Amino acid sequence: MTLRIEIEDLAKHFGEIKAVDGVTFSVSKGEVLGFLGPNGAGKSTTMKMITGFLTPTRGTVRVCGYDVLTDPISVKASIGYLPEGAPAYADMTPEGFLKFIADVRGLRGAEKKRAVASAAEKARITHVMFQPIETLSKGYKRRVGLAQAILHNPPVLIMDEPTDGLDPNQKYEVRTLINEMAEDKAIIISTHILEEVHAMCNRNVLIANGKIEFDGTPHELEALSRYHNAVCVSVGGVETDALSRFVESLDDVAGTEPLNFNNGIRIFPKGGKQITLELSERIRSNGWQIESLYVENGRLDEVFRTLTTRPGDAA
Ligand SMILES: Nc1ncnc2c1ncn2[C@@H]1O[C@H](COP(=O)(O)OP(=O)(O)OP(=O)(O)O)[C@@H](O)[C@H]1O
Repeated sequence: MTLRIEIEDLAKHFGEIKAVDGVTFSVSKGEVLGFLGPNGAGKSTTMKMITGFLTPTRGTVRVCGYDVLTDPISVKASIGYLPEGAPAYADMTPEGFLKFIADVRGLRGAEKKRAVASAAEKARITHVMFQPIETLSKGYKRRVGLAQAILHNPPVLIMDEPTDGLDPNQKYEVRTLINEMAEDKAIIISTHILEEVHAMCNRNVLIANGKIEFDGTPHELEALSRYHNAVCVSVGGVETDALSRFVESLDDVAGTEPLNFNNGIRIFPKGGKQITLELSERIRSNGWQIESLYVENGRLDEVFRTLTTRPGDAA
């Protein structure tokens, strides 16, 4: 594993506000890290410190081995950054804007031409290259921002809410693009759209009140849900009360609740265990006919709420 981003005990205080309060994690090549957290959790502030736009109160950031404080130019050369809202010069065309960014990145001649063409192609903006940015739709403006971020083919990509405000088709396209680039880059994406956790990320860090509350795979995050491995069953001709009484007598069952959309029940296993096979055999051995049965993976919205609200917070 090639470590590309190393963050240690990173903190940023604005007066009394501890926006980021001792955050430690690293990201390797091939990882797409979904940086999750509610509004005001400290995601943007962390990203701004990684990219060198904000100076930390405490802690260190290294990108591709370069320290952001002592070697900021090398850090900026290694990073493609899509800030929140994807600001760009509104009266420029994408072509003019990307050429300008290429100049700033020190690209010249054929290399510059190739870089602009390749970024435009990847971000799928080749057909709007000569239209002023201010006349483009929100989705296309974001794509121009993306093209800007990947122009110099950086080993590290940092994107602040890349799909924010896009329609479902545009979201799909941006996610596809990020997936295509994932293999040879280290990518951090901040989002509060939980479906993106599965669509794009192979790792999640969840932050609340400036501190890390979770660091693991999307599957591990889902497994924290009380619905993880819960089994929903309906049985023909059997009252839900009788079904509940029967399954609750089984060793691995922690409890049940009625489903409100069909004549069935949800069965919670003890300790999140896999009980589907045993359960279906026991129900059938009772002479009952299973009409429908499915297993839940877990609910990210519930896990998110549990990890990011403190006891006593308003719902
Ligand atoms: N320049 C600043 N001056 C004072 N406080 C700030 C400043 N920037 C951020 N904060 C505060 O720091 C905290 C973290 O903000 P940050 O923007 O990093 O959160 P976030 O997780 O990115 O939120 P969102 O999802 O809403 O973008 C918030 O309480 C915010 O008000």
